[in-house]
Amino acid sequence: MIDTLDDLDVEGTTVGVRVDINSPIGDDGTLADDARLRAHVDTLSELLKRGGRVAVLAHQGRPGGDDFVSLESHAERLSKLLERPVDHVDTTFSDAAREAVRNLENGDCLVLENTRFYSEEYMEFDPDRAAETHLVEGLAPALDVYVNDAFAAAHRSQPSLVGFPTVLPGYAGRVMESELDVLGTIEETPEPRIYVLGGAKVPDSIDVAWSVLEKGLADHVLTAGVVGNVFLIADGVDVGDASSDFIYDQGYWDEIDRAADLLDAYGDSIALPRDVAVERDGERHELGVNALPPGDEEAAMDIGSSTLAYYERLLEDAGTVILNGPAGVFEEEAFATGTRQLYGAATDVEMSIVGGGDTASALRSLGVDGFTHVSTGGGAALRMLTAEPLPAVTALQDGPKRQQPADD
Ligand SMILES: Nc1ncnc2c1ncn2[C@@H]1O[C@H](COP(=O)(O)OP(=O)(O)OP(=O)(O)O)[C@@H](O)[C@H]1O
Ligand SMILES: O=C(O)[C@H](O)COP(=O)(O)O
Repeated sequence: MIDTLDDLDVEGTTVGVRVDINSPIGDDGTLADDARLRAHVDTLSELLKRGGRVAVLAHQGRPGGDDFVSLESHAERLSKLLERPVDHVDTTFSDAAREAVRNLENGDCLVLENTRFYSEEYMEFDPDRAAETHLVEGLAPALDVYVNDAFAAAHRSQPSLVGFPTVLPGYAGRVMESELDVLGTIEETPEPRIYVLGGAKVPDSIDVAWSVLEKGLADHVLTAGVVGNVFLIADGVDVGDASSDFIYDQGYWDEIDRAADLLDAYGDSIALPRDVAVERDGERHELGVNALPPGDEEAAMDIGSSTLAYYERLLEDAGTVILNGPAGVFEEEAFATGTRQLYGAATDVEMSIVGGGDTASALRSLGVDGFTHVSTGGGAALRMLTAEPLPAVTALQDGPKRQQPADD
């Protein structure tokens, strides 16, 4: 059991709230999209309205990346979304950070600096060791409790995610709670259960396919996108040089053998595209798999209409559909058809779950909505959809095992 905000006496309590506001960053080094901030507004507003003193903890980007920046612009944006001042503190666990946290009054909110500015936050530790990091030992003395709302980062075993709940009473925020409610009970969702695996993260999709077929979670796995192309090659179809070179350039050549092993083991449960769409004379042109390969320059950019009809028939009988990754290059209108129609058909299934933050924003831009649940997480959602535990959730469930570090 995990405690939620319903179990927390918030008034006058100093709460460290771990959120996932890892967002696209513009050329000027500031926040370019606030969707992930909006997702946490309910949790933060509730804590503030109930008289909490809130210190927000979050990461942004990865060391070395262009998006590895300060959380200053995130704090500015949060201030607008929460309709109250939100200070940014340019450090995370120093004396100055502790002092800023201790100066909070009821209903005040501040954002501490990007946790990954400290190298230990970019390492994975077991919770006990994570509790001994500078971040946790430095900041925990200034906090009364810890709230984890960062579902999208819950597959990481990093100090801000597993260390704090080892030394402080931990609670799930509203985002975490609703994600766990839906994704944590995947084994109880209505059957037959269909997984639709598209997009370009082929190794992740093959991991998911193995896992859900081995565990008997999936009745069918429908393949699309680059994943579908890899399965076609594994099945002996020549998808042409352009698509094969793309797969090779991504370093996914070994995945073809894994896909072939999967087809050997569970071929009856795996559906492959029956036709694909390529660009010919500047337009969408569909080719049945028997008519492949296409021309040298013609890549398979979407599933075709026979595949769509076939997949839609399978979805008609489904109790639950779980989707991850687009069916084609949805960024180009001519190749958005597969994604729009397949995901559209999925909304008619009794329970429809979309895993993956990028997929979710693609669907918004295509105007497809009406799913039972759209997850805020990519990797975290995928892991839950295979019924695997998430370290940050396990740490919340286990509760504090060590004494709260005291001030020096
Ligand atoms: N047939 C295809 N050929 C080339 N690219 C494709 C094809 N189908 C889909 N894609 C590309 O896949 C990309 C998205 O794949 P990805 O696996 O990253 O999904 P995602 O929704 O971003 O996942 P997540 O939300 O888990 O990060 C898109 O940019 C899309 O253009
Ligand atoms: O964007 C995400 O998927 C999460 O914030 C986790 O980020 P990471 O993959 O850099 O750990």
